[in-house]
Amino acid sequence: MSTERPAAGLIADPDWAKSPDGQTMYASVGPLTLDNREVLSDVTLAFQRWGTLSPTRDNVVLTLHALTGDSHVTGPVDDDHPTAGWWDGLIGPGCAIDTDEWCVVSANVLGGCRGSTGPSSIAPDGRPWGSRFPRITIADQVRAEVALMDALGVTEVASALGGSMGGARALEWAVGYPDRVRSVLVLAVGARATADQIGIQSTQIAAIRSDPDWQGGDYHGTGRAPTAGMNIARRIAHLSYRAEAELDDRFGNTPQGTENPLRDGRFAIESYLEHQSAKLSRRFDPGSYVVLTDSLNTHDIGRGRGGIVAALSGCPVPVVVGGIDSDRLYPLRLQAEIAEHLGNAVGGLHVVRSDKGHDGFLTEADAIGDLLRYTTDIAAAGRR
Ligand SMILES: CC(=O)SCCNC(=O)CCNC(=O)[C@H](O)C(C)(C)COP(=O)(O)OP(=O)(O)OC[C@H]1O[C@@H](n2cnc3c(N)ncnc32)[C@H](O)[C@@H]1OP(=O)(O)O
Ligand SMILES: N[C@@H](CCO)C(=O)O
Repeated sequence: MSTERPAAGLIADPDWAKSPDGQTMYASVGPLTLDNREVLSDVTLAFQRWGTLSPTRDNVVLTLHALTGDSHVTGPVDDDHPTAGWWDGLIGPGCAIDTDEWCVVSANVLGGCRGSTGPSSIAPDGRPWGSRFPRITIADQVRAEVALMDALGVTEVASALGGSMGGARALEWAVGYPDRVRSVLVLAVGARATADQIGIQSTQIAAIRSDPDWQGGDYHGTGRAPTAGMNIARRIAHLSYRAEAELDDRFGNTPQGTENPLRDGRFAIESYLEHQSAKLSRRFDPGSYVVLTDSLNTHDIGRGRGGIVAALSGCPVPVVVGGIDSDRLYPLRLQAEIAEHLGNAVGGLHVVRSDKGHDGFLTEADAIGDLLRYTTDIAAAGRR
């Protein structure tokens, strides 16, 4: 597979599995017909691989990142990747996903900004997609991932694993492509977006769009980007990713350092949120933030399938369903609903104890590692 962005039409390089572990590669997987019937003609996905592909290609484990993640699921910060792997330490020889057994593939999501086609990438006419980038759904993102597997010659994925937006995609893999995956881990997500999620997420989108530098979404290449709007969006989002009690224990109403909130000073929590949002704006495109957040708003596994219960109950794939007990954005009742109605929810609902809220799917390494191992063990037992 090319390590350069491919020309349109390049779909497969038989040597993709022989690249050095963790090298970023690119595959052209378009055209894609989207849920809204638009055709995205030239779609590239960036991806990375760790571990050895088996001769029958039956050991591919697909890891699916959340909203602002990318293909770098494990490994340190490097030239291509501004964050350490989001499940760093959980993937490698002898790790929860043991790369002595499994070939891990991780792609940057459709609509993202780290190598895959999204609002900041160049459209076929040579200009950035910007506002012309279509509305996409979780199902569209998975359509692109299935096309990537086609391009790589992988007819059946051993396991698809993800949390949050990655969990929504994992669920779509199970329900939409039961013949293409042997086991699935769905973490910290729901069967559809809730009113609370749509409310909080559409408010974040509004913050970005109200920034004068948004320029209708066509700010790429102008030297001005809606960073202030995205900072506000991330501050709102980050609060929803953490638990109320945890934040109060950590920060309470304490001033930041020697600052005085009664004058011009900040509270410690304000400083913390500013830090988190500043870090994001150094590495993430606001247009992708809008497109991907919008895809979460339209997430509904039952759409076009006779509703959620029909969609879940008709799914034969063994699915491990996990949730975080302090998650206020995706509360446990949402994973309980998935586990209750799925045709084959292995072991019912798996509750991860954490004081960190939604972000527990990233921070609770031991518990998440157990679920990863459990899910890939199911795939190993189900080898055809
Ligand atoms: C799949 C994906 O989701 S990939 C993307 C994952 N990464 C991100 O989303 C980046 C945003 N960060 C996060 O979401 C979370 O920080 C996590 C999940 C990655 C890690 O959570 P935790 O380990 O609990 O970190 P925590 O929330 O305590 O943040 C620590 C940071 O806050 C900073 N901080 C803590 N208190 C303050 C304060 N009063 N003022 C300013 N900064 C502060 C720390 O210095 C530290 O900074 P650093 O990350 O630059 O080293
Ligand atoms: N920190 C995660 C939370 C969203 O699930 C992210 O930014 O992707």
